[in-house]
Amino acid sequence: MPSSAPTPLPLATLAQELTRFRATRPLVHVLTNEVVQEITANVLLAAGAAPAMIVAQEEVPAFAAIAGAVLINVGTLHSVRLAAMEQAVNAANAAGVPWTLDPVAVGALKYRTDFCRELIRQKPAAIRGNASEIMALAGAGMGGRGVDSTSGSDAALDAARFLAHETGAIVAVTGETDYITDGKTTLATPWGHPIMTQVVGTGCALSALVAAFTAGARNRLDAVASACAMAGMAGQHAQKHSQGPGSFKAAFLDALYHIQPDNLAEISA
Ligand SMILES: Nc1ncnc2c1ncn2[C@@H]1O[C@H](COP(=O)(O)OP(=O)(O)O)[C@@H](O)[C@H]1O
Ligand SMILES: Cc1ncsc1CCOP(=O)(O)O
Ligand SMILES: [Mg+2]
Repeated sequence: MPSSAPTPLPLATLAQELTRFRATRPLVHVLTNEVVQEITANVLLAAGAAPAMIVAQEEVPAFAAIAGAVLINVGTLHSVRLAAMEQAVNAANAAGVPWTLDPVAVGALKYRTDFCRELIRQKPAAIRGNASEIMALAGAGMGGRGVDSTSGSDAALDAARFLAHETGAIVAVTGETDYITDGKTTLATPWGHPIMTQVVGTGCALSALVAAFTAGARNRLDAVASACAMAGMAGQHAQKHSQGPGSFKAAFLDALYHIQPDNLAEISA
């Protein structure tokens, strides 16, 4: 499968995607884990989307069909949640609504690994995970240490390309550099800071942002890369204006709120 070397996401592309995103304020149907509900909703709100955590099987099909995008995050998977997720994916696909998968801790645990392997046959628009998760989902690794990666994103680039090729999804593998690929073309976003790994939910919330950017996207590769760039830039900027994980979280939300198409150079410096 021919694939080219990663190229940086141009700031002009991010500016365009951010303008589109803010103009539409996408409604995001979030099925995620119990740990990150609050940071996920606040990241989406600060960035400019409208989150709704609708989880009952009785409500999921109707809501997935009218949302702009759906997020499936298996961080605290259990049987009732799994059934609701299957219904959300079916309803989203029937209505042409893009859905994104965050394969939290896949590889480490068989139940969620089997479920995610099955789910990726159902045409996800995007998959966002850390390096260990993307390698495990691609069948090229045993998973990380719980929800954390034990590899760098560079090591998962081939697995990300393979997964994109197999599923048709845009695959984002995050870490020091985020790589976003459709299997042929790969974009790189270099922004971020290691402190982001010390605040729970930065990855999960990024996946929700990825889902939000896929809503109404003309170019899904640019859309997913822009979500990664936005989070990375906000994280890098927030670290400079905070003293540790607690104040970082507040500064991160502030930075997501203040990023504009015309201050990208300043925020990303
Ligand atoms: N070493 C790092 N340097 C800079 N940014 C990082 C680093 N590790 C992770 N990030 C950023 O933290 C966010 C969460 O990514 P990651 O830690 O890979 O996901 P997860 O929380 O799912 O394991 C992303 O925005 C990513 O770019
Ligand atoms: C700690 C934890 N345990 C189950 S899900 C979860 C949250 C993981 O969040 P992230 O992948 O964003 O670090
Ligand atoms: Mg994660």
